[in-house]
Amino acid sequence: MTSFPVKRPLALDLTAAQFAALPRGRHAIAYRDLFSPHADLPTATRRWAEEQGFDLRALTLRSRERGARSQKVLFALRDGVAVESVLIRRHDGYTACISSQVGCAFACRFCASGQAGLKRNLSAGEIVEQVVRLGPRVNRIVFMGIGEPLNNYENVLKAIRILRDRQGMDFPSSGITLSTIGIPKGLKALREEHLAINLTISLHATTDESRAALIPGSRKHGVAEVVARALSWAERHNRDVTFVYLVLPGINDSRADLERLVAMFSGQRARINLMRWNPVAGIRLGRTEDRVLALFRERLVRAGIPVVVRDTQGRDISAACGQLWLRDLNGRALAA
Ligand SMILES: C[S@@+](CC[C@H](N)C(=O)[O-])C[C@H]1O[C@@H](n2cnc3c(N)ncnc32)[C@H](O)[C@@H]1O
Ligand code: SF4
Repeated sequence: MTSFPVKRPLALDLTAAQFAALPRGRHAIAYRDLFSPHADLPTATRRWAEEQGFDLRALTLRSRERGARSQKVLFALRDGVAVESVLIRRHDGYTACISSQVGCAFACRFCASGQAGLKRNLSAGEIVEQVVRLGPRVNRIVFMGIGEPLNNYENVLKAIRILRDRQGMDFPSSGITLSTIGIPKGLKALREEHLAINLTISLHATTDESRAALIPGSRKHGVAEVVARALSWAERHNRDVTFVYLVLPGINDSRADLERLVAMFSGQRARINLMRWNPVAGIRLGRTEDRVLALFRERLVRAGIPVVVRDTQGRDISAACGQLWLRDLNGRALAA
């Protein structure tokens, strides 16, 4: 039987205010010391953690797979499951693609991450730690790993606040992108936050019927409501919102779908990312034809809607969008 370490509170779950409220003790350290690169955590920080009864880290690196421009990292959690995160090299820095939950409740037909359902939420500290562990060169963060960030609203928002705190990592909000299927209640709350992050909505359908078939967990959320809530966020924050549309042959790639997209987004604060499906073991979906992508792109351009055809990095090591699995400690993918 595997035994797991007794869990103590995680220091990375502390906001700067919570940290400041702790008794000073003999080993006083600065808030930013909590975020030191993992390999050389200073002795003073380790002594502080002992004295205060905190764990400095909750993730154990189980494996690292290197591809042409990305690395996929498997992190074991303290309760026997493991989540994947991805580090992607760009020409001007590195992007950390991080997970927000242990599994996902939404069971999207095209995605690996929801195949085993939702086990639990990640804590704010576990989210922050993925960024810390992916290294100091990270200058962009995308919530595009495992899980639905708005289904773990409190912890995700707390993690963003910790990452941004000037006294800690001081990560710029403009470098943070939250990707969501668009839970209306979460979008309503996000609209009221004073946070200049980027928002991406995984739309993938233009009718309630086809969206419910693709994203069974979002059956209750109508397309019109999701789009309206996202555009209201854009209006309030005076920035564009990106809608991602995975073009799936025979499912959402008809002329009528295209015209509905045009009607929905003409003249709005919206951009569209057209995407190809990244293959996932055990899921049978057709290959998106370049011809169809080009047709969608041209029509949207003609309608004056900003559009790009996006390919996600990391396919060579199965680390692209939707290819991350919840795993056991030996790296075996978990499915329902
Ligand atoms: C894995 S999700 C995580 C964030 C959030 N749950 C969401 O759905 O936006 C990140 C992005 O990957 C997309 N995605 C999922 N499976 C995919 C696949 N097999 N190929 C391409 N994109 C995929 C999602 O639609 C979403 O835009
Ligand atoms: S695409 Fe996003 S919401 Fe859907 S199963 Fe994957 S992680 Fe969950």
